[in-house]
Amino acid sequence: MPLSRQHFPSNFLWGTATASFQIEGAAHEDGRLPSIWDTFCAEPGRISDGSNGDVACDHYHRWEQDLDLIQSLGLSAYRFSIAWPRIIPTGTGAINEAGLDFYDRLVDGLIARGIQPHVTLYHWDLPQTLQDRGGWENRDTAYAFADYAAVVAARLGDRVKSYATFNEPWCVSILSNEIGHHAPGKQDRKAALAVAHHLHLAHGLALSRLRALNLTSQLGIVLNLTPAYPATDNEADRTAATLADGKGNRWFLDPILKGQYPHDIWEHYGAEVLPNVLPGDLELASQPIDFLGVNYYSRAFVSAGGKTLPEGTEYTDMGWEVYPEGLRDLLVRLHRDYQLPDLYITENGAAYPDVVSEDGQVHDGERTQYLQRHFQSALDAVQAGVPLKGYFVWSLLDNFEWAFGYSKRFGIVHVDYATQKRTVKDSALWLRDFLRVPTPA
Ligand SMILES: CO[C@H](O)c1c[n+]2c([nH]1)[C@H](O)[C@@H](O)[C@H](O)[C@H]2CO
Repeated sequence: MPLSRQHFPSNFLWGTATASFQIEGAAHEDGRLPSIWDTFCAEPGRISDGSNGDVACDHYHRWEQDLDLIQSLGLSAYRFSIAWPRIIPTGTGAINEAGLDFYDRLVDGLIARGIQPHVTLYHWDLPQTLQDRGGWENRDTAYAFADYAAVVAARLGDRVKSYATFNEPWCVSILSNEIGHHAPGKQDRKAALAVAHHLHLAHGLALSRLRALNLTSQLGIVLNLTPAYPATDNEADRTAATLADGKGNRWFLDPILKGQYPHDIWEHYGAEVLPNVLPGDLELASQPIDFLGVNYYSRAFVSAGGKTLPEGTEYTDMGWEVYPEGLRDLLVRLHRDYQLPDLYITENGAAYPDVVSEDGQVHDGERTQYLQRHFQSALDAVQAGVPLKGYFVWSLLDNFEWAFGYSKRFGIVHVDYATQKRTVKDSALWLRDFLRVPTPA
């Protein structure tokens, strides 16, 4: 019998995901002020196609049509992020009721369609005014985040099934402040590690504020995790893989789930760049969470000697290896090494150079294959005893792919940015059929 949702637990949650800056547009509407990504897009050379989020998928005006699309596919959950620059536009202080009203309507619209709202409180669009005061390098921003989180949760309440504090602290800290490919585009390891620590602190501060609201919503965080595989069994490759795993995964998993930074990586970094950890910070950061979101896309193939993957390896349009087995391996490892809450795959998906064919359809067979193989890997993990409770496809719509602008398409629904026409891709039609439970004869 081909893989079907019936192979999964009957209460396994199937959803799709987006993020505010990537789809909303309306960048200057209803009180929203600039985020660091508006600033970053305006810096020449930062975005490969020179684009920005001013219009994006115009979801701010087309949200009802987009929720109808989710419903038409039979998905029962939708993960989306709240734009801090709409809620408290200057980062601290005055609340913008029009911003809250937008998400209030969105949440009610989802519930009216039988779709569970799952909120990410921060998916990278920091108010620029806070960046002007040091951004996440400034410990005060952690406290501003907790205030913002409390404002959102007080308004949306437990209509929202889960609140994730952050999407991918590794991207917010390392990718954005050490590597420099994302906003604010710094290349400073000491700054990046200070950012990471303040995100861990902010997560803990926000958790405390949300717990105090006594919501029934699940509270957690979303981490991008990339399992590292040594290219060979030699000592140099195994050491390099352990380092990659430590810097990319354990530096974020351990503070949240163990209340400590991994010792080997702490020593590797050295005193010059280590963050200033104050008493109580890690106790706050490691408060119990109800769920951990895992964003998985591919593995890291680690070679100290520059060995590359073999001929015939499959890649997506991002140049990421298609490696579904890595999802199962990652989840089984998490289950082995950590005391886990409920797990959700909060992002998994692929970019391919999709086009609308003459028949008006988008025949994205590679994406369907990608999803099928990763669903199977997720099922393998469930059958291995991993507490995996759901899976969100990245992404509902083609959208603004950060430094790649609109040149990479991750959606299961195609967007023609010139007309804003949505076209359901073959992969979405496959997903709809996968989700259909045959009615008993
Ligand atoms: C290594 O991939 C990361 O885990 C990752 C991939 N992705 C992400 N994180 C972000 O959460 C999304 O906003 C991106 O659109 C999406 C696709 O690039």
